[in-house]
Amino acid sequence: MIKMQNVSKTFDRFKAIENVNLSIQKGSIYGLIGSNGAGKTTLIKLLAGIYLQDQGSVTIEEELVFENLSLKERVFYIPDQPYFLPQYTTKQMAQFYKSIYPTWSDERFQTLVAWFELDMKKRIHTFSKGWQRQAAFILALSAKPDVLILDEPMDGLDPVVRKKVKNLLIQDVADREMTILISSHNLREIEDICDHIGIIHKGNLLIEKELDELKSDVHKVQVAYKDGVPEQLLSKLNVLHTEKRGSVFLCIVRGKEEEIIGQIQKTKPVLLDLLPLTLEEIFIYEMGDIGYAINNIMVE
Ligand SMILES: Nc1ncnc2c1ncn2[C@@H]1O[C@H](COP(=O)(O)OP(=O)(O)OP(=O)(O)O)[C@@H](O)[C@H]1O
Repeated sequence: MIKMQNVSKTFDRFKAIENVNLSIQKGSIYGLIGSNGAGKTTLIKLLAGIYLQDQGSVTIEEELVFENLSLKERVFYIPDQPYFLPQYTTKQMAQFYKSIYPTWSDERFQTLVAWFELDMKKRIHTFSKGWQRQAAFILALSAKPDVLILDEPMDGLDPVVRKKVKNLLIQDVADREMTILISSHNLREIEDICDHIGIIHKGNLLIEKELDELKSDVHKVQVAYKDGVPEQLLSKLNVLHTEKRGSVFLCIVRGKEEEIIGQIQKTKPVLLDLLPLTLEEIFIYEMGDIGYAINNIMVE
């Protein structure tokens, strides 16, 4: 378990992180979402042991992270701009990481290089941005860390590579309970991979939620009636939002799916459809009061 307790970090009197409490279960994929400047990179650097907090504690499996070398051998961090030693090829970087990570696997490295069709003998700085990121993923996954920390990992990757990377990450979580923290300014980009989401805004963690819990609790229903919407429809349901689209009435409702359907069927609609909700919609409707912050995060 990764834990931040009451953590604050200040730069020249500017509070970049303020009293953050966060917990990430082993084997989970945690999405840290926030707009530009929200504090994601600062929080990640605190978790990776690069920054020391001014207040509070940052632990992985109850060990303090900062200046903990043996713990760092189990944590791999890919920054928003992956770093490689100057003039190094992927093969040379592999040797470098092999000397740092006791869990490094040559076999995995060879498999991943072949899978991504990467030229491991070419100097990494000559690669395109997307290829550099792919090289960073190959190296990170070959190190087989217990904890993988990714800052804006999908930036610059095409959709096919994104899918490949997501599949690999999920596979490592399933096979050996790796824990992943992914930061992004775009909820949509990572919603299909995370099981927990934390939203950060102006240095504060506004909310931390399990996705299944969120998804099973809010539903989007589309209904239509012959003679207008009956009043009892709304009174019996916990409605978060309604919208009229021609003769069709759209509601976002909180509650159990079967109970909602049961209630609506009693009103004898001529049309009743349950539509999928995106994570973005769930956040907007569930957290009306902090919607202003969420809206910032919904970058097209
Ligand atoms: N080394 C630093 N010195 C001074 N201020 C900093 C430093 N690092 C971050 N900050 C400030 O802390 C705030 C949070 O920055 P951070 O990089 O953590 O945000 P972010 O959520 O990662 O943003 P982005 O999505 O734009 O990368 C910003 O206002 C930033 O200017």
